[in-house]
Amino acid sequence: MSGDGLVLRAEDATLGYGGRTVVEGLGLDVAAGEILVVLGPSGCGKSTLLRAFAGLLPAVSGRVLADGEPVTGTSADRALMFQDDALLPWRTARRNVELALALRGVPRGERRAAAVRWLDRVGLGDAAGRLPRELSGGMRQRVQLARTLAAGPRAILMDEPFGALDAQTRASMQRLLLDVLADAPATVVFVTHDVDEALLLGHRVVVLGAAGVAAEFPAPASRDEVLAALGARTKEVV
Ligand SMILES: Nc1ncnc2c1ncn2[C@@H]1O[C@H](COP(=O)(O)OP(=O)(O)OP(=O)(O)O)[C@@H](O)[C@H]1O
Repeated sequence: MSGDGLVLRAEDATLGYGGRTVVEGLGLDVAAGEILVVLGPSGCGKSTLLRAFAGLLPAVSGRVLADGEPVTGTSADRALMFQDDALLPWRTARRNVELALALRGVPRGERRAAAVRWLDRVGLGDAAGRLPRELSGGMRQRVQLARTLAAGPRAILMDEPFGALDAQTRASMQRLLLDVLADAPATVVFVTHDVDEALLLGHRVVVLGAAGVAAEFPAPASRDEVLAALGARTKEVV
């Protein structure tokens, strides 16, 4: 991973699709190297916010900034990681990671060793030659994490990345993410529905509502307070 994390900022940003507003007047700052977790009821715009930071969705009004510059499109600096398995099925784990290295401009002769180093880092050095279908769901998510990190992003936008995993695998992925980030700090915006995951990972937890950030809890956040804020938003949506 190169350099420090990006500073992300939404400045009075209104986000939506085709004339329909999802989030209005959002103000949100994410510090370099911060892990910000976003909670909120289904449909409140969490993924929409990630898309805006990724440069996939322009703000209807207001601004979205990365290191003070308006975000106008996607960039290798800002990686998106989803719950869905987005690995190329015909490429081995190693060759999936090599693709990220190629896109980053790593010379061909260095890619193989670098890919294996990343797979080692996520505990999959031995599985480098396997195809995605020969890996468990948790292993595939680890390959995805290796591939995301190998691309050298300065911000990682994570949309419920561990949502489909069983509790034990999920817990080990959470620890792995924290470990890897300790070595190579990037800014992380992490969307989840799981309050315990939010409390474990977040340097700060925000609850998103239609009018932007409805509540904000720096770590260590109180579980009861976060649940109460979330409950209030959910009632609003229902
Ligand atoms: N591509 C799209 N075109 C039109 N509307 C969309 C599109 N993507 C999302 N929406 C709508 O925008 C709103 C916010 O969606 P978003 O996916 O950001 O919510 P979310 O908070 O991430 O939800 P969840 O927790 O269920 O994943 C929803 O009402 C959704 O239907």
